[in-house]
Amino acid sequence: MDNSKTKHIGVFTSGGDSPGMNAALYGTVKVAEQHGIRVSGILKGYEGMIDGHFIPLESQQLQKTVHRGGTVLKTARSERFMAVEGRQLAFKSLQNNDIDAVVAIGGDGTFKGLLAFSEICEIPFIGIPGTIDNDISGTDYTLGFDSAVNTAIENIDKIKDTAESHNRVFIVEVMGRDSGYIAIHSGLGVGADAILIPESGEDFLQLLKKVKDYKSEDGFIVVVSEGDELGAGLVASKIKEINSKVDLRITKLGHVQRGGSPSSLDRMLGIRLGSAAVRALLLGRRNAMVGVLDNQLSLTPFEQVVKQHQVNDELQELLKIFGK
Ligand SMILES: Nc1ncnc2c1ncn2[C@@H]1O[C@H](COP(=O)(O)OP(=O)(O)OP(=O)(O)O)[C@@H](O)[C@H]1O
Ligand SMILES: O=P(O)(O)OC[C@H]1O[C@](O)(CO)[C@@H](O)[C@@H]1O
Repeated sequence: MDNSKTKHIGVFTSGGDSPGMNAALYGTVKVAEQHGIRVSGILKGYEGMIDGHFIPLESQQLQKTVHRGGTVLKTARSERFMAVEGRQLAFKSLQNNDIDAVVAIGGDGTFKGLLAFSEICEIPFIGIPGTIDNDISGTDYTLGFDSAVNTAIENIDKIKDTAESHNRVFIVEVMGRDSGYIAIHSGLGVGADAILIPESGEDFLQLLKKVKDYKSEDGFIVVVSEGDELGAGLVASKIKEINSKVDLRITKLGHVQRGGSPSSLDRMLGIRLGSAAVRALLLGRRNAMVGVLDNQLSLTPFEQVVKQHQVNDELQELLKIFGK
């Protein structure tokens, strides 16, 4: 049922890019077209909205991008949008382009931006969770998380080969600004000897115990989340303090985790969430994020889409067992 007067949707990607964003754009435009709704892409997130950089989108072009990482609309972190003056300019641009609904693909910062924007702009917004960090409530998975974990695992597997050949300790830092989801998924997936995440303090004590008895007769892999308060450098010097004989190297995987082809899960998630965003607008819904909870589509108001710092209890329990 179409309860809205939606004729022209503006869609953009914002914050860090994540694999699956192009699939979400494809899902959005395909379903909009099915309902006779025009879609414009807003380039470079809030920056392009402020500057009025809009381009027409067609599903035929986007169909060719589903397998590609990154975002064809480009993305940005926008200082200007943090100020009300920037948001006023963005509102003018939307009006000048006759946009009557907006679909935003980004992380929790992007949704905080929309909440602030909704104070001066009455256009309905629907969000799609797109960040490799998986740190948003209201969805089991964010777009790009699964691909990023697969990339991390692929790379750590390779590090394991060289670590085992030299009997070295490797500290591998993975992404996750404030959250340990990538670390725990990739660390468990590679059979790491220790996993350090921002949500736990015990993990470091367990590591120190283990490394004290380490006899340099095998490889030893420590996966550290970049959000962990200690950081790879400090962890390395503590290990050296406890066991001076270890031959130790640090590898920071960095932005390689954000790139590459989206996994099948992220392609499917993008298409489902893009489609769901348009349907939510057609039902007259606004200022909420579409997500998938227990494999069912869900809609959560932006106010409740707070940053989910905490890795859930089940995973924390696994961390304790497998960190021993
Ligand atoms: N409180 C806020 N008020 C207005 N705009 C905001 C606010 N918080 C964030 N934004 C806008 O949203 C943009 C994206 O946020 P941010 O850089 O935190 O990335 P994100 O969406 O959380 O994605 P990622 O998880 O990939 O980093 C910011 O650059 C800024 O323009
Ligand atoms: O690409 P930038 O702006 O350096 O941001 C890096 C941050 O973005 C993320 O990749 C999330 O998109 C975090 O894991 C990381 O801390």
